[in-house]
Amino acid sequence: MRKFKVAVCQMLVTENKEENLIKAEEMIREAKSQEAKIVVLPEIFNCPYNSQSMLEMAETYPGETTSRLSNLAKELSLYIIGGSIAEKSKNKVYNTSFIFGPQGELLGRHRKMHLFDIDIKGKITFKESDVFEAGDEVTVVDTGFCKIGVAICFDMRFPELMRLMVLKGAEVIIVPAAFNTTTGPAHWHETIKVRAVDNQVYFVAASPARNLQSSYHAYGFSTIMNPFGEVVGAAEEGETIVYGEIDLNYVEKVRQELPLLKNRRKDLYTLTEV
Ligand SMILES: NC(=O)CC(=O)C(=O)O
Repeated sequence: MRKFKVAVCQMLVTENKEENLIKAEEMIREAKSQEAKIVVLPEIFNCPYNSQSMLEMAETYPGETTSRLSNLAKELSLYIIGGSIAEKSKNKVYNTSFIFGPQGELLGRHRKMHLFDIDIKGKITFKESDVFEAGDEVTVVDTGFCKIGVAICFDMRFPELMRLMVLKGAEVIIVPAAFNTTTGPAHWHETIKVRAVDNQVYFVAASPARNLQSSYHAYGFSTIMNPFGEVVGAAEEGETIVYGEIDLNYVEKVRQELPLLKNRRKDLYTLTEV
């Protein structure tokens, strides 16, 4: 399959886990009815993005949220990039994206590698490292028809990680995220565009809808960007599903016509995993 539809569920996340799970399911079913092959949820989609809720609502794998996503992937024969959830594992908690294939199988799991510790005076202070441990693996999953790099939110600010995923074969990078109303307007659109253009990939960034009732105001503006830096689908702040076509032939064409990846001076610099 060289062309397929991706859907990003920009859902409004509330304090009620069951409500969030039902909303995610409804949006995934709607995306399937529109013939999406891959459906993406946002970062921390089953509870509010605050330290206390994430600690209280953390789940082990397998657990309630992941079982529901896996069953849904199987029933609808879909790829689901399950946003992220707080994952409890051996007395630690990670910010983890679980990725399911159309048989409900776990295709991969990404634990956020770069924790979002930020202190912009008078604007936003947030310390993810109070809650989470950092993951330590680069994640590229193979669907059989394309390789997809998966990272979470703050990870997208680190160009080395994005490039490593591409060197491992990623033609599409998918990032469940939750920028906010300070960093979003300043950096969201530009970061998505430059990561897509530098790496010649489709770049899919999924945000929750903005919820002004919550303590963390997500930016919204989920976006699907093509490898030439053109927007193929985008939301504003509100709850919606964004659709876009991924064309793997176009990735190949852009990489041939503007051979950035080929023309790297590997004799002068290299990027390796430690
Ligand atoms: N929430 C994040 O992890 C990152 C973010 O909001 C930002 O980088 O800005």
